[in-house]
Amino acid sequence: MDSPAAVEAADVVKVYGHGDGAVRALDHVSVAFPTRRFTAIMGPSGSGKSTLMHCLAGLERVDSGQVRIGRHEVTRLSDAALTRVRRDHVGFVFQSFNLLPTLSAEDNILLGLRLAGRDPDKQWFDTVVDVLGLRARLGHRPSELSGGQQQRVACARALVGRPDVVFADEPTGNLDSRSGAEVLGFLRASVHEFGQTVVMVTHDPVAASYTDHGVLLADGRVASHLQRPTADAVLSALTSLGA
Ligand SMILES: Nc1ncnc2c1ncn2[C@@H]1O[C@H](COP(=O)(O)OP(=O)(O)OP(=O)(O)O)[C@@H](O)[C@H]1O
Repeated sequence: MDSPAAVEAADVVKVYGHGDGAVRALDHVSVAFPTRRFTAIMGPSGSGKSTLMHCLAGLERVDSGQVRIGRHEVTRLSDAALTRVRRDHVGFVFQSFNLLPTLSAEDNILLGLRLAGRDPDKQWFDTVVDVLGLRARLGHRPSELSGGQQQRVACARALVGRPDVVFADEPTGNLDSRSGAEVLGFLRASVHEFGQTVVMVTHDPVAASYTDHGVLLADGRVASHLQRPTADAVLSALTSLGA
């Protein structure tokens, strides 16, 4: 039986613009992302992947429907309460790393917790840093790190607070295939060995093959699901959607 959902969208509609120019980016989307699972959101360009991730993460408001993160129904929250839920319960990994250039790797990893007034769990910090191979790089600034190392710092930053869910938006988009494989291997290990929950938006069938489950979007709707997707299965599913 599936474990309870870490994040859930119920009948979500998101429309950009008005009148003739309106775009229905999400058209009654219902999807649940179970805890301790690595899920890929896939689909052709313009199918609504980023919009869904932004709505799930509380970065954008929905027009109708509900979004729940853990026990928080985010669609009901004020902006201030939503900011707190994001800060305390959600981790992010972006394609462009988004590290602060003047801070060391260690300070980047810990910044979110410090801003929230939370003490890091030293043992968990050490685990994350060691699994990501960052121990010798903690004093380096982002400009002194390779792209793969910067993305590993971003993964550590996302996970150090043990969020309910980590959203990764094309996390390997700016990496060579070896660095990309390391980051994907870590995200998978964070789920299977450390019990985290990761939702990743990706175009890349190989990246999707690291996940447990794929949700395919087309025209703002859930088109299909793939269990334990292989790169070939993803490719043929995307091809059948005209991607
Ligand atoms: N801020 C916005 N204003 C107007 N339209 C938008 C906005 N953001 C997204 N859209 C439209 O909503 C639809 C879904 O966009 P979205 O970026 O979610 O797709 P995507 O699947 O992530 O695409 P890609 O793979 O190209 O990044 C598209 O038609 C897009 O043009």
